[in-house]
Amino acid sequence: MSGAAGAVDATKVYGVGDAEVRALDGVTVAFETGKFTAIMGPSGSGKSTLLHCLAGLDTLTSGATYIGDTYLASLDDKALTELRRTKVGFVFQAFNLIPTLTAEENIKLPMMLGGDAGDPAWIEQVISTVGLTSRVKHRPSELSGGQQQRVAVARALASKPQIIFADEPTGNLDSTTGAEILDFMRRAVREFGQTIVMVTHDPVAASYADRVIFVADGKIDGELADPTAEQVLDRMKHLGD
Ligand SMILES: Nc1ncnc2c1ncn2[C@@H]1O[C@H](COP(=O)(O)OP(=O)(O)OP(=O)(O)O)[C@@H](O)[C@H]1O
Repeated sequence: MSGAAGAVDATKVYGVGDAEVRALDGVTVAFETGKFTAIMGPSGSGKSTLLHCLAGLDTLTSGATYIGDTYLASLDDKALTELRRTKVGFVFQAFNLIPTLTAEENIKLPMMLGGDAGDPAWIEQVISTVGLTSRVKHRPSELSGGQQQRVAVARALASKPQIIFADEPTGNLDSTTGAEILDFMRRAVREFGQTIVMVTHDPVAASYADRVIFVADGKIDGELADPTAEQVLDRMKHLGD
């Protein structure tokens, strides 16, 4: 184990016989604390499966995933739920906000569910950094897509999780709004020391990361440090070569 989270020889097989798909085929990877890592690869290469197994939302066929110094397979359902609630933040493509709650209530909800009020000064700082101070009393339907995703990012950051997993967080946003969200995620890493792992299809989104890991056919197929969008695009063209 090293870093904030990772996988060791992770294999995930869906289906049996002719229908068998090896979504992950021996993936070993570690995610450094305080870094922003992007995972890229062609459609069907196993990115979402990897993210879900790392986050404890899905289980492996063999191998292991860990968060901090805890192997996820060592936990029962209750302990896994507790670990997800306290150590992990999530940002998905669909913003997954509760429509009847205000932005502020959505941001605080994961902590309140655990009977934890959180750190009010920190939550205020997060809300102000994402530029939501004037919108916190609004419900999701009264917010733009970009504002809703800012609420989702603020919700992920509010409990200061050990790691945030993001699955195509800008997939539903126009490029300007997407850039604002990515810029904020990068600031959360640089200024607050947050650790973020993000799956994306978009080389421009990946260029915000400190490191890009490439996945092809369920295997790790190289990586780039401090990538530009051009380098990522070029690398994507030659995946699996
Ligand atoms: N629940 C499932 N049952 C059967 N096969 C699955 C299941 N989930 C994923 N797969 C298969 O596993 C492989 C990897 O899927 P995964 O969603 O991880 O890829 P991805 O790289 O995230 O793709 P995309 O970029 O299109 O979202 C694919 O071949 C997919 O069809």
